[in-house]
Amino acid sequence: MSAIILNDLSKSFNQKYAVKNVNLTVEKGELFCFLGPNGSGKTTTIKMMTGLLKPSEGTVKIANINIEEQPIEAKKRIAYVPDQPLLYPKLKGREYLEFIASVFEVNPTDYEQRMQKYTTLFSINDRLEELTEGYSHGMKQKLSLCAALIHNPDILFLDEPTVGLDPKSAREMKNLLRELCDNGMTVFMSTHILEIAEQMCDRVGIIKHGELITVATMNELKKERGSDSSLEEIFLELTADEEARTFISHMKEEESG
Ligand SMILES: Nc1ncnc2c1ncn2[C@@H]1O[C@H](COP(=O)(O)OP(=O)(O)OP(=O)(O)O)[C@@H](O)[C@H]1O
Repeated sequence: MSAIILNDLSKSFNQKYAVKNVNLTVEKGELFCFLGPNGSGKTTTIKMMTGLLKPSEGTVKIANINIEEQPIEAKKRIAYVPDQPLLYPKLKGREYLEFIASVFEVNPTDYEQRMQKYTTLFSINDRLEELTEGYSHGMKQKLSLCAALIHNPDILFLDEPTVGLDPKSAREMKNLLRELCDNGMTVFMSTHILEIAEQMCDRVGIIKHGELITVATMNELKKERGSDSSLEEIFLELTADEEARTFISHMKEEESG
């Protein structure tokens, strides 16, 4: 069964499209990377997929459930880690995790086991008795990720997940996401870091001016664009405007002599 189905999904603000006619299917267990320049519509798309923003047109289905028609049913299956972690400053880390677990009615045994596993993995287990207002950005990000995983969602949405993480934590997170997908979770993440997309994603989708211009595996992209191309070159070529594209091809000619 497909984990996510987007059908002609559009959102406009002040009569201007931020996202336009996006059609996309993501399969269960896939690690899907969403790439695009600043302002191309990534966050707007993720907000519609997670039920935080109402589409102007089109539909979002999560595990075959229309998120507008059955929001509670759909939201039980997902978790969302925004780019700016939103925590309750006056709660301790542990209290925040307990609160999220209670909202999702996680049983105490599962809660304890997951809380231990994820907070230890991200080395925040010894800071859980502190108020989250005293956490650094990276620690907030990690707690937000632990909270997202506490109810073992079918689908995990992440907006720029590695921003603010130190290299060791970023690597722990990459390994964890791969492991979760191998165990059947679906991960949909946006990133600016092309290396991450290149190293770990099953497929990438590239969005430009609100339109999904390419969806492919890394191998398919390389086959189409020449096997020597890095994702960075492919991304720049696909998303650049005419002037920049001419510049890039000029640079390439010079490089190849
Ligand atoms: N609430 C809003 N009101 C008006 N315009 C908006 C609103 N939210 C987003 N937009 C516009 O929609 C477009 C897409 O924005 P979005 O935040 O989805 O881009 P993004 O790809 O996530 O960008 P970035 O990589 O910079 O985070 C932008 O032009 C943005 O200004």
